[in-house]
Amino acid sequence: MTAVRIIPCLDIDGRKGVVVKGVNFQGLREVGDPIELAMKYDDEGADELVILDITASIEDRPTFLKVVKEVATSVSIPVTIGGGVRSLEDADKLFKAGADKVSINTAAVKRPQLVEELARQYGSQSTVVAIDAKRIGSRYKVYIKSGGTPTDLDAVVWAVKAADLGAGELLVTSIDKDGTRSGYDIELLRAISSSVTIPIIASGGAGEMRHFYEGALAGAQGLLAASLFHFGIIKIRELKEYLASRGVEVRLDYD
Ligand SMILES: O=C(O)c1ccccc1NC[C@H](O)[C@H](O)[C@H](O)COP(=O)(O)O
Repeated sequence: MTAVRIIPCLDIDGRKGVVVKGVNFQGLREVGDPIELAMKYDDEGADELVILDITASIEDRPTFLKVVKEVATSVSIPVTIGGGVRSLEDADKLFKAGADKVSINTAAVKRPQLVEELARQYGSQSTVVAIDAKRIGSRYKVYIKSGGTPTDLDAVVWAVKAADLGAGELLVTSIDKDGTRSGYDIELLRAISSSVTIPIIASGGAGEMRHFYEGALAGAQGLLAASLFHFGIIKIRELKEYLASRGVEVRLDYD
């Protein structure tokens, strides 16, 4: 079994080039400098980083690209970049800035062909489809535009389609759980991990070590968190030792 990956997420306000954090995608407040946090997490044993420009707008692009370049040259671990990627040209700028993988969300829902184009141009291993979902009754609905716009898409149906189109992995975020530290949405993760064969990254809600264990048991190969790490609630090495003690394979060979 491949080792699960512990993935801190830096949500960036593209206008100011700072890391922000909210709850349920609302009430964003500044929590730190992207380079400092990225280097700290790399030193502490993070396996990858996700950097999302959650205010993505055309005029903020240069600031965000500068952050990407600085982070990518400051850490030794893979970096997935997302937020406002609308075209192959946008993706190309991020790869040139140092992204190892590019994540697409709204643009993929609007034009699913973009997933296939990205996978063909850069390889599935560099193509991540981010899915932001809200629970509606017993189902999960896909939201786009930074969680602000509901779609008619069922999250599991969309996950299967994205995988069929060539996505190399899925970044599955529960909007309901984001920032709450009450745990991942395990039912959402199980529904998607049992429907696709590509790796999924659990996102939204991690609040204590047990939640990461539950996410791994639910079939997530990537375990992402933002609040938990930004607010210093747990250290990555302690988390990895906890998971290893419960039989979850993690990368511990770093110092
Ligand atoms: O993904 C977005 O578009 C977006 C927009 C506005 C605010 C937050 C957003 N995403 C939430 C991030 O993916 C967030 O890092 C994850 O949900 C993990 O958050 P935690 O629950 O704090 O670990």
